[in-house]
Amino acid sequence: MTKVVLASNNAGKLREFSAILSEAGLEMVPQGALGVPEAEEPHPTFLENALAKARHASRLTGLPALADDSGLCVRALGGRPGVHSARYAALAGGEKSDAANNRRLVGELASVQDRRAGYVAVLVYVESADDPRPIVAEGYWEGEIIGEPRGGNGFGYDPHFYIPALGKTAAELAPAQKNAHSHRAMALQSLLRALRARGGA
Ligand SMILES: O=c1nc[nH]c2c1ncn2[C@H]1C[C@H](O)[C@@H](COP(=O)(O)OP(=O)(O)OP(=O)(O)O)O1
Ligand SMILES: [Mg+2]
Repeated sequence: MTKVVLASNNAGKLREFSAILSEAGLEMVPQGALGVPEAEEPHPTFLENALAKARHASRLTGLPALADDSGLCVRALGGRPGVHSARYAALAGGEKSDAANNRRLVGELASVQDRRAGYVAVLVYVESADDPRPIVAEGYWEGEIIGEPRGGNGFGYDPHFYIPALGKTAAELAPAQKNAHSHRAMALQSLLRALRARGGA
């Protein structure tokens, strides 16, 4: 079994990844278990932030690394919070928490008609910190932002992310259902296909 370090400190992401990766025969170790501290994420693109996180974890552990940079992009907000999703409330002087981020989001959309939004996940896999061929995969999930939270599963913006085709928010989906539809799961399936199709160095 190939051992891969998961370059994330987000418990919700780690749960979603481990369910899929164990089926794929990959042993995943969260970076926190190996003493890797959070990486800087200063870049304007999901791709650059994911690459920075993957390289950081691989450099410090000597293992292949998988990173996820993701966020919520809201049409009426011109794509915000986007790459700043995790720090959305903190950037306005609030605390760095899911609850505060959701309060800011819902407040900004209070009198907005267009509720369309999408989750984006960009995953990067590197064999080593200086891997010349990082594998990149993207996933997207369309939904709408609702003002009243619904459901207790998932994490982050999930209680406000409503999927019309399913008639539920992401937080109302069972973990396996979220993994059958989500941006993260779609990106991971595509990354695993690329990994399987990859030739040697
Ligand atoms: O499926 C999701 N369900 C709900 N919310 C989500 C999801 N996917 C991303 N999000 C939100 C959470 C966080 O506000 C931001 C990710 O920020 P992002 O920097 O990629 O992750 P993070 O800082 O939580 O953990 P880490 O960087 O250690 O992987 O987007
Ligand atoms: Mg982060």
